Amino acid sequence: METTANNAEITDGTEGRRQIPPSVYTRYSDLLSRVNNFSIIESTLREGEQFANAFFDTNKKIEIAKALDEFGVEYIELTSPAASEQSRQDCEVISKLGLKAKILTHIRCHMDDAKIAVETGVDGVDVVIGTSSYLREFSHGKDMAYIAKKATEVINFVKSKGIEVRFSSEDSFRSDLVDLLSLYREVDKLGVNRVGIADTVGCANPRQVYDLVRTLRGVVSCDIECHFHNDTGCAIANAYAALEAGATHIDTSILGIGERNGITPIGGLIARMYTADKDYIKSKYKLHMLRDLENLVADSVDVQVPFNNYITGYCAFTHKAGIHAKAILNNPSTYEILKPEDFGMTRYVNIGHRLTGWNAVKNRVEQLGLSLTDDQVKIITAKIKELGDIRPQKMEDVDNLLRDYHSAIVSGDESQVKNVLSVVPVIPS
Ligand SMILES: CC(=O)SCCNC(=O)CCNC(=O)[C@H](O)C(C)(C)COP(=O)(O)OP(=O)(O)OC[C@H]1O[C@@H](n2cnc3c(N)ncnc32)[C@H](O)[C@@H]1OP(=O)(O)O
Ligand SMILES: O=C(O)CCC(=O)C(=O)O
Ligand SMILES: [Zn+2]
Repeated sequence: METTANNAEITDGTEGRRQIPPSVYTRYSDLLSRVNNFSIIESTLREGEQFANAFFDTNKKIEIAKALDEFGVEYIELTSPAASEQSRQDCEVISKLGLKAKILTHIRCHMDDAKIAVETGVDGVDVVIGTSSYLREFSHGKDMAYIAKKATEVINFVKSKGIEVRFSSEDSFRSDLVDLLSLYREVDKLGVNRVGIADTVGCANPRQVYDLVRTLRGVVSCDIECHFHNDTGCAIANAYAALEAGATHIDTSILGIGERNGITPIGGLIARMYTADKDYIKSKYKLHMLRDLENLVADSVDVQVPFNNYITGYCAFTHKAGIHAKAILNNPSTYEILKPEDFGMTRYVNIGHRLTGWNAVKNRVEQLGLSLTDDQVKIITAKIKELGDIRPQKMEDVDNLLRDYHSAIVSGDESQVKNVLSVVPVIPS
């Protein structure tokens, strides 16, 4: 059974649908929730550049920006033009590409940075400054009064250029709540497009995120962007909790690359949001492009796509255990919440091992165009298990065994059947 958040129905994975009582879906139908109405601020070319291995030359940045644009992200965030001369020129070049996605650059809360940023032709500027006592004491050394004053100056300046401006507090979850809300209220009054919450050290959990975003939603009228680091594995869940609480924009990067172990990965966020509202996600993003996007970035930063990556990991749609395989073959929704075909991926049922079952083997027998009775399939399944007790079997070897067994049965020669079944497992030395 599968629950869809937007229409509050339960589907059985086939055509049949029935209504469920309102009490079950009250949380999802919360009017402030933006689970099915949000934008991605894709930061592979900003946060992602902070990943240990990352170096994107101009051509690579252009290639990544175009691919992200085609995929359908709403915003692309670029490294600060204050970082280096090439970074500044890259902001200019990418702003001139004429992409559908809006181009943002990310700067410190400082007039020098703001002046350079607005000259690059970007559609908007993301301004950030640390508000936790750690960062106020050990990073920039400024107090809240200074931050509010400088933020006002920078925001008014960016706004005067007629482009978008977002103001974000770095390390929001270790900042004083009253300080934070007062600051956000002030910048909201100045007319920022968005305020941002950042879990810079990855310390927040979904419940804390929900509470902070929901509180902030009651304080500001502008959009709310959220940025989650993944140090403790909560980056996707936190993004989801933020959207449930009314956040409107989520920062992502391809494969989650970023400072330390990175931020919310775009693929993982897509998997989560597809599960909440498949039609919405399919209408917004070209999901078949996800694998190519990830491979492009993996190659550029010299890493492998993880084996268990969301959606595109090599085993993301591989089914192994007999109980799973039987049900999957009857109806994929039994053990799959994501449809591989929606992402250009393929389902695979692995039978060459001791956890297999006769239903999965029967399916393979049929795929090979062989004809065996259920009892015969059970006998050959026992043989596969015997071989699988020694080591996993390659699909090719299992297929050969099935063909040999089938030929022996068809020949009607009992000794041939015995021969096939007495194949001795080779014990690895
Ligand atoms: C959490 C995040 O990921 S935020 C984004 C991080 N991104 C970057 O750092 C972009 C790449 N950075 C750079 O190229 C450089 O750090 C620069 C160009 C921004 C600054 O370089 P430098 O002037 O050499 O300073 P340095 O990096 O040593 O220190 C940072 C300076 O910014 C100040 N600062 C730090 N954060 C902020 C902020 N949010 N707003 C304003 N000032 C800040 C610090 O106090 C320090 O100032 P100081 O020169 O008076 O000591
Ligand atoms: O600008 C932001 O909101 C986030 C900055 C950042 O990368 C972080 O705080 O981790
Ligand atoms: Zn970050």
